[in-house]
Amino acid sequence: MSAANPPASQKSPLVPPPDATDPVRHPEAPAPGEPLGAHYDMCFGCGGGQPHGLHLAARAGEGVSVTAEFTVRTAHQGAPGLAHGGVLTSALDETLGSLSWLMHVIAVTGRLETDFLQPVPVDTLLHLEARATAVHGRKIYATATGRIGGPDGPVAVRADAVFIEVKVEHFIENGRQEEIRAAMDDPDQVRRARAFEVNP
Ligand SMILES: CCCCC/C=C\C/C=C\C/C=C\C/C=C\CCCC(=O)SCCNC(=O)CCNC(=O)[C@H](O)C(C)(C)COP(=O)(O)OP(=O)(O)OC[C@H]1O[C@@H](n2cnc3c(N)ncnc32)[C@H](O)[C@@H]1OP(=O)(O)O
Repeated sequence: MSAANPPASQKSPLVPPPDATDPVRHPEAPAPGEPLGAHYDMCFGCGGGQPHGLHLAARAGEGVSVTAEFTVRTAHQGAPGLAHGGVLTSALDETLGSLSWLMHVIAVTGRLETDFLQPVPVDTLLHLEARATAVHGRKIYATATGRIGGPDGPVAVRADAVFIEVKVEHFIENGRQEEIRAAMDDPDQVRRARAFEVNP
């Protein structure tokens, strides 16, 4: 069996199939450098109203990419003075999720694989970047890095992911009614959710 044609059991779900296409930046995507804002005020990753959140601030990048910054706080420790790996993975997940703004597609994380290359101390400013690499049906393949010491510093964490496109109904049908009702009563929230959809 050649490496180029592995058996189905060895195919990685993180590698796009040969007939995958390039991701497309939506014509109405925010311009490069523009802040994306939060998709939901109570989101653990980006929500300004979430006291326990990461308060990640993402901006549109070139092509189908985004950048974001996240400061590791004492509440994010795993080992003394070092960031918890799950928190770093959450920051990567959120940055990858922000690609939705550029593609005008609502998508949820299906699979996410993180490499931890360097420990990340508390008070570190993590420079995150995510890029969509391929699309196949409802699957969006994407990759992300987190650098320390500056936007061009060494990569401390990286991740590959597959996001799956869903409709707004995914949240309405699966979310707890209390929060869904509050979100649907908030015109700004409905507008933000619909802004992700190509055909609102
Ligand atoms: C008006 C009120 C609304 C309020 C909403 C507010 C805001 C909404 C706006 C934006 C928010 C959007 C995202 C949030 C952004 C950032 C946060 C970070 C991202 C996250 O943190 S998000 C949470 C974690 N995430 C989940 O909570 C997902 C739980 N899960 C499911 O809900 C299902 O599992 C689902 C939907 C994923 C699939 O289910 P399904 O039935 O729709 O589709 P199906 O199974 O048919 O798969 C279709 C094709 O995807 C392939 N596929 C499926 N699963 C895969 C996997 N794991 N790995 C690789 N490929 C996979 C299949 O292989 C097939 O591929 P193929 O077509 O080639 O056969």
